[in-house]
Amino acid sequence: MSSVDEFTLIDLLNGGKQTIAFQRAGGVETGIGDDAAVVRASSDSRWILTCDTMTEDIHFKRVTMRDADVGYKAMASAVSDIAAMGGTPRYALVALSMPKSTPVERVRAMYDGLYECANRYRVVVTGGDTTSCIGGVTLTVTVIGETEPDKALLRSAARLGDAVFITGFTGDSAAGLEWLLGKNKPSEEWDTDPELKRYPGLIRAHCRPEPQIEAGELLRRSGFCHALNDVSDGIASEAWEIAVASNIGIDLIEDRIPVSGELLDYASRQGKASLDYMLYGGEDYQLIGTAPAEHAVELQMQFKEAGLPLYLIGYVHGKHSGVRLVRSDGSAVPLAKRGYNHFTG
Ligand SMILES: Nc1ncnc2c1ncn2[C@@H]1O[C@H](COP(=O)(O)OP(=O)(O)OP(=O)(O)O)[C@@H](O)[C@H]1O
Ligand SMILES: Cc1ncc(C[n+]2csc(CCOP(=O)(O)O)c2C)c(N)n1
Ligand SMILES: [Mg+2]
Ligand SMILES: [Mg+2]
Ligand SMILES: [Mg+2]
Repeated sequence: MSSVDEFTLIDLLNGGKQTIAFQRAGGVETGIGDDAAVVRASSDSRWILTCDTMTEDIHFKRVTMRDADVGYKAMASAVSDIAAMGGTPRYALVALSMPKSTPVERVRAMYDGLYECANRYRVVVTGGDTTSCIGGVTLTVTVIGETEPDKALLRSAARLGDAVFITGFTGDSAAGLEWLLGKNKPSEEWDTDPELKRYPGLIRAHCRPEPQIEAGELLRRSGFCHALNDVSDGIASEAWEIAVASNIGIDLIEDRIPVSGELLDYASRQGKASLDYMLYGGEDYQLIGTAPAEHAVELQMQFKEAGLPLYLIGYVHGKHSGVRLVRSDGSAVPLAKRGYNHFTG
């Protein structure tokens, strides 16, 4: 596996001859390659299908998340892919694998968190599967959402002349993770550790991310949004996905990318650049997308009226040339397609 990165592996597994004829028929309007698939439900409705997995020691440890956070975030990260299509989440299936020795209280706490998130985003859990396993806990959440025909917001829809937007702060989750790993305190002891309370926003961003369903629905209804993606692997990686899928280039303007006060404080104390957490950290679950520049301010007004932020952070230009970062001095530097990748570190 060491010679194949995560995205190459997905292409490899799904590009074979046997996939072509049958798999691409049957009412599938958007197949593998976007945040979620879009399939025909009826003449006036489309289902949006997605699943995401959280695995112990890869996505969480006992020192980075409480059990209830694990359940909450497993649901939230899957719901986020529905937001990334501009859809409305409806149903979920939950697959749970855990060692035989797992205390029932631990599972109970995970499910409390999972249902807290499901209730908040109005998702009905309709089933799932449970197995034992060797090793840590794994939770896989499949979410089914809904949208109208031709309304799904795809990564491939960015156009020359679009502005690039983001719905909120990024980098906080990665900084929260680093802070918690550095402290290495069992999550049961967090409440009694006064030092851990220094960055509540960073911890919340990591443990209780907020999938941007309301923002995604607003983007869909506005009719202005072209491309959309959620930020699971860092802004750089997600902007690259839009650039490649849409065959365009993206310039991100460094000074326009919003940064939280806690991240600024944390990064400066670590002697690190906050931008590194924002561009390459991941697990933020904000939405990054594009809309025609002439409608961008109107879109921002609609967000303001709804009480939601929307930041304009760049623009789409010419032919495909990847993603660049425009620095304060006006220079543009190419951004590597770096971010979280399961098989390359
Ligand atoms: N094992 C697999 N078999 C078939 N399709 C897959 C598999 N893994 C991923 N995919 C598909 O590949 C595409 C990209 O998946 P990926 O997981 O990178 O997207 P994402 O869920 O938006 O990102 P993240 O998992 O980082 O949140 C999606 O359309 C997904 O359904
Ligand atoms: C203990 C621990 N170590 C590292 C990380 C960081 N991490 C794991 S998966 C991922 C990307 C999103 O996942 P996916 O692509 O599977 O949706 C990131 C940034 C973590 N959360 N916990
Ligand atoms: Mg996604
Ligand atoms: Mg995924
Ligand atoms: Mg990923």
